[in-house]
Amino acid sequence: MRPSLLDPLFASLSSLPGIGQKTGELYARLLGRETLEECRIIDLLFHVPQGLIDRRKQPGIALSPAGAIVTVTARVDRHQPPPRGNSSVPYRVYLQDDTGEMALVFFRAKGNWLEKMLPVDETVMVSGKMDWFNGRPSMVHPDHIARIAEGESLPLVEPVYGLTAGLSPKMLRKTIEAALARVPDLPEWLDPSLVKQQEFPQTAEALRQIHDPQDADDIDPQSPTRRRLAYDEFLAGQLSLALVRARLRRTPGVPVRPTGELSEIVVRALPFSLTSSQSTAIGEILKDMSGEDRMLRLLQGDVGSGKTVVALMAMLAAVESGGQAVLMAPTEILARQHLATIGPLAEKAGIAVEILTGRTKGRERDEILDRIASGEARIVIGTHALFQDNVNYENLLLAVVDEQHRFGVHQRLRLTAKGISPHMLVMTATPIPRTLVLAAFGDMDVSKLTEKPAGRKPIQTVIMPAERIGDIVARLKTAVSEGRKVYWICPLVEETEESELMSVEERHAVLAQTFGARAALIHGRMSGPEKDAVMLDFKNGDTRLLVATTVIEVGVDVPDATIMVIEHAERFGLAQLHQLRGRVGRGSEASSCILLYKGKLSENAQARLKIMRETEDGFLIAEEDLRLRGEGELLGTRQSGTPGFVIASLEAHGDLLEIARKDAHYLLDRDPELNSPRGEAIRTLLYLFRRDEAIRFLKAG
Ligand SMILES: Nc1ncnc2c1ncn2[C@@H]1O[C@H](COP(=O)(O)OP(=O)(O)OP(=O)(O)O)[C@@H](O)[C@H]1O
Repeated sequence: MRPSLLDPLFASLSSLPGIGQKTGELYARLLGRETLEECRIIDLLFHVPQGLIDRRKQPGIALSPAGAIVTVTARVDRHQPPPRGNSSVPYRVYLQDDTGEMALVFFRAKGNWLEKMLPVDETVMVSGKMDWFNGRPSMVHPDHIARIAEGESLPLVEPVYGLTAGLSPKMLRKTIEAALARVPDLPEWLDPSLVKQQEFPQTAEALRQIHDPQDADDIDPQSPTRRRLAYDEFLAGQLSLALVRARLRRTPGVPVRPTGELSEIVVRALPFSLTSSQSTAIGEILKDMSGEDRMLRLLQGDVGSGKTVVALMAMLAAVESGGQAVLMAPTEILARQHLATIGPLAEKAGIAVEILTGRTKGRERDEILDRIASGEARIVIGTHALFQDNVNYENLLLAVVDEQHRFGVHQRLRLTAKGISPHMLVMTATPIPRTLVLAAFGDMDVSKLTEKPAGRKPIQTVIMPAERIGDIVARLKTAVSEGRKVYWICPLVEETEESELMSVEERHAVLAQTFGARAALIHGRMSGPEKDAVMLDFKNGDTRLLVATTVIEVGVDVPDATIMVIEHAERFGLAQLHQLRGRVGRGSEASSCILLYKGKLSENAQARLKIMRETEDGFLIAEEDLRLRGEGELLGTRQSGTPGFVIASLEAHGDLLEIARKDAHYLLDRDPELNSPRGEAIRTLLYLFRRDEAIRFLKAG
């Protein structure tokens, strides 16, 4: 049971003032949740500022740098409404200060509102991103406007948060303030000497401080506030991993003794022979599964190295031994893709494969749940829906988690918490360093797929300035008419504050002029069935050019797609480029990858693109990436640091991880059931960081 003192933090975000259906959707998107119902107040509090605006210094209009968030105090000189009946022209309001003049630009704005907010001759304070165009400064839709004459002002220091289109900094700030008011006093769960040595604030205080930075030091990952929360998070993570391991040790596994009948049929049906890496990995997995101890193994393989077949063989072993196996994918697209690959192969061996995702509803869902409970369903593929409370397995022997860096520890815990603790195989794509494995997975055994299937031709990678798009399109036209398939990757779904980024929709519209209906579009804001339909058309060849955001980054497998264009390649991290490029070069045809860049490349961006051109070796790329960018980037999660963690980042807080690991062991050695007073407080910590599934691993739980 969750300690009642945390109730206010786990209340729905919708209980805060001003959050209706519409804003709720924005918050769900911001926090990466499907619906508002899934957003808790604590989730918002863990959405921490990435920077701060310091209004204590205001350089004036003419000295405000392009692209920077600036604050200007100036006099309203004149309004320039758009010509009547022409709503495509923006409404402009001109401001002047001692240094010069600038325009505030409003699209589809209401004139009355602007006249009220920005009366001529009045002095106002505005804040927003400064653009310079042809030597003239302007600000499109300022984030804030304050009328000095009305006694309004802007805070002199303001935190800057990651936003989503439609959510203004002001709205977010207000909601966070309301959320902060709900933070209760929390017990101290850390050892007093550590608190003293590290100069940690209390957790509740740290939550308040992190949202109220006073200067750049407070934003720094090394600030005591951030280090405190990072430590809490690492400790919660390490405790959960340790609790799982303790539980695994307590309950012996069910040895899996495969007969080999099914896997033989499938191996014979494969259109290729297994690589020796694949065979070795399968051998290691079967050996683990045949023992009394539960398997807890990580399968690491570079892009396109053929992890799926390995997983299938492990699942067949579980089935042969009279049990069930599940495969959990991080996204709906990937779950369906696994079904498409695995389904027909398993069918050859007479096994029907079921799929269960958030989208499976109503009668269909009930029937599938029945078949899972009765054991009729032997292999089930799905998303995290596989482990919801109402899913009961007859005899689950193996769970394969296709992690792709999207899950955290607690999804795996949830799975084991179903009381069944099956053998577990976790698959990850990019090779990751040992420390990261430790943080995210604990002490797991590792199998690696080090070679690619035979017959793969190297991917030819070229780097080109975006100005050459015309040539590229002409070349693609020929390629498409010869029947080839192309991915075209754009960085963002729609124009946001980073307006210079080409939106995927716009790019699709442009390419459709050349490719007509053969050009398709896919992005993360489309519904699941829409995405499936688009992928299917592309797979079948009904469309040949797929304009996409990074939704296709992980795991998408269309072996006859052979060309990839990546726009703004300079903005992607190496790991992400490698993952994206891994979508081509998956068949026997030669493939190519065109990395387009815009503007002058920074030294670091040049180095990244050069590495991409020189090698396809994921292990090497991972090392280089680590050198250039640090671990957060290695996993393709640019701002959010280490996957599975909201505040902690290995790059910044690696020293704390080791302390947390020892602390967790020390704690559990002395108080394995967390019954002491400190143990009680530790339970609160686990709940706070949503590692509460781990509590079920306590004997009493
Ligand atoms: N031994 C093999 N020989 C030839 N082709 C293979 C072999 N094993 C797998 N493949 C094919 O290679 C492609 C990639 O396999 P798979 O989708 O399992 O890769 P992956 O390891 O999951 O990579 P990613 O992480 O990039 O998705 C598939 O089309 C698969 O059918």
